[in-house]
Amino acid sequence: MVSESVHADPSRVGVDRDDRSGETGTTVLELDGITKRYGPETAVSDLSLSVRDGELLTLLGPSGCGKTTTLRMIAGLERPDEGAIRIDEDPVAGEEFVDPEDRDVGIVFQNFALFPHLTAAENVGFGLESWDREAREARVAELLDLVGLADHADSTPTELSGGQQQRIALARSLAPEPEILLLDEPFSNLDVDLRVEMREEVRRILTETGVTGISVTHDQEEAMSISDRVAVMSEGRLMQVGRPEAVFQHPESRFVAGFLGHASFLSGYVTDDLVETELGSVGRDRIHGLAPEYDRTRIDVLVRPDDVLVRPADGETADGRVTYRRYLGPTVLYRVELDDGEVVEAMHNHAQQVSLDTPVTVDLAATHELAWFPTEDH
Ligand SMILES: Nc1ncnc2c1ncn2[C@@H]1O[C@H](COP(=O)(O)OP(=O)(O)OP(=O)(O)O)[C@@H](O)[C@H]1O
Repeated sequence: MVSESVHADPSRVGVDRDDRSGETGTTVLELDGITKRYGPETAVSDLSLSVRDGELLTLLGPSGCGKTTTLRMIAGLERPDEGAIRIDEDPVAGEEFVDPEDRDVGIVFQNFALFPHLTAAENVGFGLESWDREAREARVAELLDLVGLADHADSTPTELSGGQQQRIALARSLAPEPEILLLDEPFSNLDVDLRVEMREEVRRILTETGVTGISVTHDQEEAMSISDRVAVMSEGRLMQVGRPEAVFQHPESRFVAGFLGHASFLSGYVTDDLVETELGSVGRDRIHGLAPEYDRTRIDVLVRPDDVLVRPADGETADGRVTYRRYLGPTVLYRVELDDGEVVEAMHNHAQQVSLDTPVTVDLAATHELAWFPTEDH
């Protein structure tokens, strides 16, 4: 068993240490140590997170990790047992409680929740009863235009496709000009092609309106493709938050490394200048944030499939053997068992096919800094 420990300072877990974008922005939403229990079960545990004006932040994690509960606490549909929530520095949960309708927060539900007996335009205008008629009509027209459905104003939800229903749900939530828009698994009811199209649409619409978005998904590709930052959760806890590239390339825990994509761990010995692995040496300066205390110890280097190249050994001494091969369309995923028993995965395009059981030479091809974890016995 290898350690699951986080080698960064634990007090900094969740802090955006890799966010070098410099875009700090104003904080719109602050979750301050929130905990939510259901009977003996803790759904969300001491979660702290700041969301910046205009960004799209996605809560990402496996089923049951507390994403929806967190979203529902932000919306005011659940009350935290501990901690506080502030919107624009004003407390909305904690010692005080502000009702959902008074929070300046819109929500798009997974099933869109459109009113079936109302037209698209009436659905969009639903939250605007207090507006005068002219302003309401103008706002509805503006929103229908924004989501590209101006010519479907009179259609009822059953006359709309899944993607169109989602656009109307989005327009309805945005109509009252919320400061924050919450999206609960927004694409899970759409088929694969539409999902990709709609996530681009949601991204565009949030960018155009400048509304701050908080989305929930268990789909890491979806989260990474549209979010400014992702917040990875596990068992009610926030594991890490940062830009998608930063979290992917510099995960602070093995859980995050594995949840965001295929992850192999290659044992390496740290010398003065190098980290020596079964697949050759890597310059020490290519290992992200390797502290001097790890001199002359073993560490586990994280390698992703696209960091690894395999080719038939062809007379050279083989490093290992292909034990698994999966055709994925544009790419092929290989699993290679190295001579010392370690397993690494490699992803290649069609041109470099290698068949099962082939003895192979394996090279590390990464040009970026590699992440690492202490071994258990450090
Ligand atoms: N109303 C409730 N009553 C009791 N337990 C609940 C309730 N809502 C959520 N839970 C529990 O809290 C934990 C977190 O649930 P939550 O729905 O927030 O997770 P999630 O990450 O959104 O999962 P999923 O992706 O499956 O929707 C789960 O173990 C769930 O069973």
